[in-house]
Amino acid sequence: MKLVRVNLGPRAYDIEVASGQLAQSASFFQARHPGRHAVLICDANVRAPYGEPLAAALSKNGYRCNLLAVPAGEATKCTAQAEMLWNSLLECRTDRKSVVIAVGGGVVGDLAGFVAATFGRGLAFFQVPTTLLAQVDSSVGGKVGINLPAAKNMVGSFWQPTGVVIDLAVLQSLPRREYVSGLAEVVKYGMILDATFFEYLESVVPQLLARDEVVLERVVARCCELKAQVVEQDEREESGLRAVLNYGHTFCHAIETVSGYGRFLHGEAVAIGMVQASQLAENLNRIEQSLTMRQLNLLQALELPTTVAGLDPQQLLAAMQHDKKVEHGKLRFVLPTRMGHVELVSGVSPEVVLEVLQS
Ligand SMILES: NC(=O)c1ccc[n+]([C@@H]2O[C@H](COP(=O)([O-])OP(=O)(O)OC[C@H]3O[C@@H](n4cnc5c(N)ncnc54)[C@H](O)[C@@H]3O)[C@@H](O)[C@H]2O)c1
Ligand SMILES: O=C(O)C(=O)C[C@@H](O)[C@H](O)[C@H](O)COP(=O)(O)O
Ligand SMILES: [Zn+2]
Repeated sequence: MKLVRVNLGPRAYDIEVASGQLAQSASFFQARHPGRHAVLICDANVRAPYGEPLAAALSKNGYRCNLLAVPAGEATKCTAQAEMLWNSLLECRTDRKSVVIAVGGGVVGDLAGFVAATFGRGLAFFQVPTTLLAQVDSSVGGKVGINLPAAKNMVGSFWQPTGVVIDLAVLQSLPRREYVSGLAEVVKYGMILDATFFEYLESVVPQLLARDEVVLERVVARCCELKAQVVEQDEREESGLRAVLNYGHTFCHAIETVSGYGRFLHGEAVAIGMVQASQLAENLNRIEQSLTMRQLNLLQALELPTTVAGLDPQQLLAAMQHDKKVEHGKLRFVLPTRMGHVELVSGVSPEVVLEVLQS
């Protein structure tokens, strides 16, 4: 078992990384939140295997529990589902001492976290991430929100969880495509913050693909540590430091939006987006081609897509204008300088971006 602390003063919290502990985790919640009413929010796939057992364990430990399920998939991160959940919380007699527990992937975590942040002007919430992507990224750091049809994650908040319970055993039931998608955000951490970690990932590709739990414990805990270090220094993405976590995401979000939410999984679009951002850095003479090749090789070894065809470059460029890093109408990109280091760069001309999108 590994414990990662996110040191955020009054909003500090623990991330527990272990295996098989989920059904016995009532004490984790009890120790951190005094309430006796829990609303568990999951999606239709996660409900029976993980939502119901956790609700049963909490009920046994004296909680009044409600279990709400939303449809699975990216399209669920929308205003209609948020409204449905607000109304359901009302029906469940949720008050300010109740706690929301998000059980599922990043879609459930972002949506349930947003609903928790807004209902009654803010309820405590826990994250119980059940996808690799959610375990290494979305459950940590407090970005919660929903999509608008033309802009990914455009409505949301910074709302930190009260704690995060990561059970690695649940990853065994994840469909292969969803599992592999999470590996893209893992590779991202190496690229942006930790060259040694990137090298380690290159050395454990077969173990990663085989979901080896010893390797996974190390990898998931390291990603959480790295994210915690960034979030501790720039919780609300004000200084620019937190933007490093957005490497590849200007391209990624444009791809997800223009192709229609759900056609590409988030991690797949992150993989393509990182390669495109790296190509952009190359075209601006900021890096050597070998750095792009190294990312490409690892992403491909991990069975991730690295190119996209059939999307209109002009439409992608237009979608990028909704990126939250845009300042005074101008795009800013997170670009690599060397392995383990990226920078937020302003003043990139749309023509150079188009070149990458057309190549
Ligand atoms: N808030 C953040 O900081 C942050 C970071 C990264 C990504 N995100 C967001 O996360 C979302 C993507 O999350 P995701 O990749 O987890 O996708 P997801 O939530 O859609 O889950 C993927 C699929 O796996 C199923 N599933 C989940 N756990 C399972 C399990 N253990 N066994 C079997 N099936 C399981 C789900 O039902 C779903 O069909 C995107 O919306 C992205 O924008 C947010
Ligand atoms: O936590 C962050 O900060 C990130 O940027 C992590 C990203 O992986 C994640 O996809 C995030 O939701 C993107 O945020 P956005 O502000 O660009 O919508
Ligand atoms: Zn992401």
